[in-house]
Amino acid sequence: MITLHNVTKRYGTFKAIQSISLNIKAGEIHGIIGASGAGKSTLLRMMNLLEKPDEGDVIINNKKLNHLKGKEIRHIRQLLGMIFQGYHLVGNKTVFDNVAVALEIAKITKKDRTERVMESLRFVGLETYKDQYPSQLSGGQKQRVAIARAIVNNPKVLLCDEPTSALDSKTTTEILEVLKQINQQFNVTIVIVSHELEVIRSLAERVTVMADGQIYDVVDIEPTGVNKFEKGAAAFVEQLKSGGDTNLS
Ligand SMILES: Nc1ncnc2c1ncn2[C@@H]1O[C@H](COP(=O)(O)OP(=O)(O)OP(=O)(O)O)[C@@H](O)[C@H]1O
Repeated sequence: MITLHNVTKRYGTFKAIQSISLNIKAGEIHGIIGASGAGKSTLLRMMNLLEKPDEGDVIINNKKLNHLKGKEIRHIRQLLGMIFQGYHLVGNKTVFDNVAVALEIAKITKKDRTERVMESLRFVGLETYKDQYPSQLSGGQKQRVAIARAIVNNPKVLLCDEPTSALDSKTTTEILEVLKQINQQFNVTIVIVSHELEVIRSLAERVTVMADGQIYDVVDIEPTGVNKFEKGAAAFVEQLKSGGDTNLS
């Protein structure tokens, strides 16, 4: 579904991403974890070309994104929804209008727009909030609006950048459940970046562990029992959090 091939990203002379190759499979929930500054957000943002790689290829649905031009990139981007830690809602638009934005840009008729927006809002449980403004909502409700906006275009992939980092643990659990339902009901591939081990552990099936712009490991999370993630990567992440030596060569 998404393949990164020898991707490198520099800011000036600093290499934020160093020749990473990664394959995200269609339908999976893939976690990306690592310490602050490891390059998680940069890697995610390269998957929809919000950041362009300096070297290497980003391939989505067998198409090399970095060789496409503006209109083609916009077309491919319709396959990708994205949500952020800070929600990125428009303050002077209602919940309904925030969700409708992508459909307006895609010139969907008003009748279809209304149906699809309401369907998305129903899915996230905010149908009755359609005329409210973002400032009237809780953090969890704002993230639900952002999710409704991200899925209203029926994307194939949902990219999530620290979607629960600003939320308390109960709201985090609820939002993760919404993401799980999106994956299961609509077969949407989910890539989720988080520095929170618990979030990744409870949602992801496979995890990329990053450090210093490189991949330390890619591991499967098995539903039961002790697995490689428990033994290896989780210990590594704990080590990162406590500022220990990670031995990444
Ligand atoms: N626009 C930019 N200009 C310069 N340096 C940047 C820019 N964006 C990111 N970086 C640097 O690249 C590195 C990776 O940043 P990135 O945000 O991808 O890390 P992260 O793992 O997502 O960290 P965090 O968990 O703190 O968000 C960091 O050292 C960061 O300072």
